[in-house]
Parts: sequence; structure tokens; C-alpha cells
Amino acid sequence: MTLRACGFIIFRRLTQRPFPDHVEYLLLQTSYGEHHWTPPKGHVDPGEDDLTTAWRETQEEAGLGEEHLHVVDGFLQKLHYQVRGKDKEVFYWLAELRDPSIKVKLSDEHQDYRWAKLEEACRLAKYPDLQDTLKNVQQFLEKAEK
Ligand SMILES: Nc1nc2c(ncn2[C@@H]2O[C@H](COP(=O)(O)OP(=O)(O)OP(=O)(O)OP(=O)(O)OC[C@H]3O[C@@H](n4cnc5c(=O)[nH]c(N)nc54)[C@H](O)[C@@H]3O)[C@@H](O)[C@H]2O)c(=O)[nH]1
Repeated sequence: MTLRACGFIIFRRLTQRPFPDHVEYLLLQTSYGEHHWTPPKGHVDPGEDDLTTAWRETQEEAGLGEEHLHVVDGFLQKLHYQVRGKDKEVFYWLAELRDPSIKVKLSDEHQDYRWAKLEEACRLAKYPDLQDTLKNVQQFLEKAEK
């Protein structure tokens, strides 16, 4: 059976910087395993709606909820990879932090977080499919700002 996880690519805009350097992406570093960096996401519970999972996991892992985030319409990315021999699908929606000064609150699942510009975010993300997702977001936002 395919594992299913959902989450948000979260970004913030720092208006004092020129485009496109003002966009920063949130990545969390796991406190287990390979200590990989990932956007907030997690497994869909039985009977749970995908978007509900994305909100629940984002609240649990980053302390961010609907009062802190604005979901950007028109973006949904699906990743498909294998974890310990099992297929896994991950769905990412896109959300902007309403107030760039809001602090992230980590759970025990993560040991660090970073707001990173595209280049650093891609370096941290290390997986080509996640890097492509971040690049797609950047292009999507650039188009929207033109
Ligand atoms: N002690 C321990 N405990 C673990 C471990 N593992 C899990 N736990 C427990 O599970 C709970 C988390 O549960 P949720 O929050 O509900 O789920 P997720 O958020 O889905 O979290 P996961 O970490 O399970 O899933 P991924 O992030 O998908 O990483 C799995 C593997 O996939 C690769 N990988 C990651 N991202 C990408 C990508 O974008 N692209 C590609 N191509 N590959 C990617 C990478 O190789 C990575 O090693 C934790 O609380 C722990 O209790 C572990 O190794 N040791």
C-alpha cells in the first residue's frame, strides 16, 4: 500500500529586499534518522481529509495554523518516492506566512528550522524532486508578481 503524506511549502516575503531575494522558504530538520530537511508534512490518518492532514501536521511541527498562514490558490505539487522499499506520495500545498516576524515552534520531531532563499533551500532539501518543487514555487510566485 502506498504511504500518503500531506503538508505545506511555506514561504514568507521580506518586503525590504528586492525581488526575488525577498522570498524565503521554511524547512525543518528532523531530529531522527538522516536529519533531513523537509517542509512541514506528515502521514494522513485513516479517514482524514488531505488538507486537514496538512494543517494538523503544520500546527504540530511548526506551531503555525490558519491564523498565521494564507493558502495560495492554484498550486499543488505531488511527489512520489520510496521509503524503506514502500511507495510514498506527498502532496504539498503552498502557503504564505501572513506576518514574517511570527516565530516557528518546533516539536520533538525536529531539531532545527531555517528560513532559506531558494538556493540555500535547494541545498538543504537535497532531493531533486523537492528541489524541483521549490523551483516551481519560485517560478509560480515570480509569474504572479509580474
Ligand atoms: N527514530 C526514527 N523515527 C522515524 C524515522 N523515520 C520516521 N520516523 C518517525 O516518523 C515520524 C514522522 O511521522 P510523520 O510526521 O507523520 O511523517 P513524515 O513527515 O512523512 O515523516 P518521515 O520522516 O517518516 O518521512 P519523510 O520526510 O518522507 O522521510 C523518509 C525518508 O524519505 C526520504 N525523503 C524525505 N523527503 C524526501 C523528498 O522530498 N524527496 C525524496 N525523493 N525523498 C525524500 C529520506 O530518505 C527520508 O529518510 C517521526 O516522529 C518519527 O517518530 C527514522 O528513521 N528514525
